[in-house]
Amino acid sequence: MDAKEILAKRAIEYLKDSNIIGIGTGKTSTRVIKEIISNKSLFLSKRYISSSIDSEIQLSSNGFNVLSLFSGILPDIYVDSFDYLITHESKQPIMIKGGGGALLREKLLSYNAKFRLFIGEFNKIINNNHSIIKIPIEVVPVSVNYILKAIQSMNFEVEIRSGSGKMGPIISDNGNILIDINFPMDKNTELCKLDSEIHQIPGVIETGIFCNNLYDIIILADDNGKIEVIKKS
Ligand SMILES: O=C(CO)[C@H](O)[C@H](O)COP(=O)(O)O
Repeated sequence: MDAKEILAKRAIEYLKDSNIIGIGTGKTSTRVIKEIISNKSLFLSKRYISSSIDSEIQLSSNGFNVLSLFSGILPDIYVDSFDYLITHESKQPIMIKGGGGALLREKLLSYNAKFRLFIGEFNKIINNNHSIIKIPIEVVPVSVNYILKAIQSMNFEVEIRSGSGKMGPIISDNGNILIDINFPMDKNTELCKLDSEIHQIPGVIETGIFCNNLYDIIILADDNGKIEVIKKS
């Protein structure tokens, strides 16, 4: 069993007792969806709300009832992963999300869910000062070049997300452009303060910095079966 499978099976235990289940986006969330599909008899009667078109397709094509985000329904539980987990001895952990481009809907669901469960491998923990991490930001398309300049003037390297064979920028499920700051962890910047500063720039919709306790439990695992649970204090 690899770490993602261990984590997906753990997640299922938390989902069993909930009626409205929020599901994130990415490889880990896809593994959770696979577990849901393999336990269909337990999970078919529940309702789902997802952070992306990708997860919605996986669920609805397997017969699961996916609610629209326009419903404004609060999930009983939201399960998702993260790209990086920044741990400090004395402070609450901070997650960086949005590698899969779903950061806005992910923050929306994390903010509004009654219980938030995040799962990820130990190697997503960043605790050294020499890493460069990508911090995703979703921006209104017409503002993109102003925002790039504003972030460069804060002395950060930033780029429009592109690739996956698509010409031009990657567009989010909300029709916006994604940009990524190449953020050196040794810069003496507080990530939550950076989040607030970036939110001041006109045209910025959301960042992938998950501060302010947007979790209840984080479960970490590795391929050898080592598991650690971090609970919000
Ligand atoms: O934030 C996310 C998507 O926007 C994902 O949770 C994050 O990118 C982790 O993905 P994976 O499970 O593929 O490692």
